[in-house]
Amino acid sequence: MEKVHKDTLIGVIDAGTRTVKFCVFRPGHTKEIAEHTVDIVTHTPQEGWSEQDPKEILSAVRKCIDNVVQQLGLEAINIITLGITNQRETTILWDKTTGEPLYNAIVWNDIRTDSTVDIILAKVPDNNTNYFKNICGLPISPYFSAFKIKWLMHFAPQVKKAIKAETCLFGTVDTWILWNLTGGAKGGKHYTDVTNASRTFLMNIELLTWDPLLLHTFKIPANILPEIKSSSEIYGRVARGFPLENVRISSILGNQQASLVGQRCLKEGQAKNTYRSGCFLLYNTGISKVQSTHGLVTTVAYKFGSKPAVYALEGSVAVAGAAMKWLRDNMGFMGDIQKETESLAQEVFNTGDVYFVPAFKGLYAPYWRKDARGIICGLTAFSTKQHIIRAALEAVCFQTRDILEAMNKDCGIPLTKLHVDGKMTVNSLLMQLQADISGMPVVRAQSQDITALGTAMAAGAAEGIKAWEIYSEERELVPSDTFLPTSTESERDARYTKWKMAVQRSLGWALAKKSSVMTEERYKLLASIPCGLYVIGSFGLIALSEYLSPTS
Ligand SMILES: Nc1ncnc2c1ncn2[C@@H]1O[C@H](COP(=O)(O)OP(=O)(O)O)[C@@H](O)[C@H]1O
Ligand SMILES: O=P(O)(O)OC[C@H](O)CO
Repeated sequence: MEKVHKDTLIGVIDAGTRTVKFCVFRPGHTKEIAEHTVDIVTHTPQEGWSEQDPKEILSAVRKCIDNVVQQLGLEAINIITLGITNQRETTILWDKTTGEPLYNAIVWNDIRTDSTVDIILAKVPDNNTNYFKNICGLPISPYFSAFKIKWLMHFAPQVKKAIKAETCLFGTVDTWILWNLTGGAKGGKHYTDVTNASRTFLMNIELLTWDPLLLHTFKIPANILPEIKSSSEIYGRVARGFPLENVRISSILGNQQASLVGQRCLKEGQAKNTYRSGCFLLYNTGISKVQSTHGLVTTVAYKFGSKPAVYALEGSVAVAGAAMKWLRDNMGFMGDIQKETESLAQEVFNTGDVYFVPAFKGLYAPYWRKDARGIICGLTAFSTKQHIIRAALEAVCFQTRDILEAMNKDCGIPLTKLHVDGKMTVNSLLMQLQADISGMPVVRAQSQDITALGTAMAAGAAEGIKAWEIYSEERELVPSDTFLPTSTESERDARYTKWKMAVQRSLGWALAKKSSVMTEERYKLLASIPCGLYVIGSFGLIALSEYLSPTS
């Protein structure tokens, strides 16, 4: 192990979907010594849309760093390098001369690009969703950045204008932060790393360069794209005007890949599952790219400097912890997710045969069905909110089992245990349900900050700090506890069959024409109609209702 100065510190900016965080690690330790988190607002201007203000993300970064620097006092001077980890696919376009965003960030789980997807699908033989998979590793889906860029190019006039003037830049959240931190309009570095680039639908997964055929298909000009770099190298220094001025920035990793590194899944055949807003299972396939035939995506796991890229198979689940948020915010089932989810779900012995498929924005892996929508089925007069909360937790576990089944088929060698991390894993009931539903031991990382840890490890590696034994492939270094299955195989399979039935019922929903039910707006509109008109017969009401239908 290389000798590290005992005072050396590494900072990590973790820009997730819900929060931005800055934390600081001492090399060799798995727990951060200081951290600060700021929530990010997500705007939903229309159903299915999901936007964030890029400037709010930046100011959150600044606030978090300022706060941690204050916490550390004089010790802050020992932060010698920074890493960036981020929500992936989220798309930002900005003007390079002014630094101003041209539109809000379109978040990864936004589904406004459904029709863009249909346009691309119409161009490929047999509407084959997997047509470009051998180039970029991904299925055609609104999830990936290229569809969002195309939508912006089509619908945002300011984007069109900037592209014409050649002042438009594209970036995922890592690039936006790096460009601004390193000087913005005054010489900011326009880079991304291979892990983030592999989620855009524009990178050739073999060559690790932007792919001309894909750029042509989407009509995206190459001059808006950042340069693709490795995940661990020195990209530049923090510019004047930002806290930690002059500190080097030495790692960039998409947050799911970062937790793969943090969990030390550095050897072929090792896998981890991270439970946050979404849930993402990554399986390290080494330097070979495995093409899934069962609905998984091929992605870059990491690339350290000039070493060869390491690949992963990924099973992405769009809604995991986000379902708890929905139960709290939209259903009012609880006040505090962290304090109440587990205890409420424990109040019942099982879900009472209730199944909840949280396909709010379609289903990702292994289904890739943008026409699916959420469904709660099996309700009886006996069902309570406790049953539904428990079913929401089980949904996370069943979706993980869907991914595990696909992974076993693709890789041939079944996983024997599941390494997990992420904020949701503090929920011990969820961990036990996962063990019971998947039939394998669930090994929970004790530190929730595995994502940031992986990013710190990569930054350290670029600086020659190998204090975490990053190349040792020794997983036992991650402190953990284990949940063992208590179910029988036949119990597991019976319940899983029922889950599959529920999934079937969720499919195709968005294809059906929206029914003209009474919405709040239409109720108000009808209520404002003069009294006499109420006597119009039911036929008249139906016609009026049809006229006011959002799809008409
Ligand atoms: N004890 C808990 N039980 C179940 N879900 C939880 C619990 N604590 C947090 N969550 C969920 O986990 C997710 C945590 O996400 P977080 O890591 O903060 O952000 P993000 O994934 O958006 O970057 C939230 O969606 C929240 O609903
Ligand atoms: O911010 P998270 O943890 O929800 O992660 C989001 C993923 O990176 C989306 O692909």
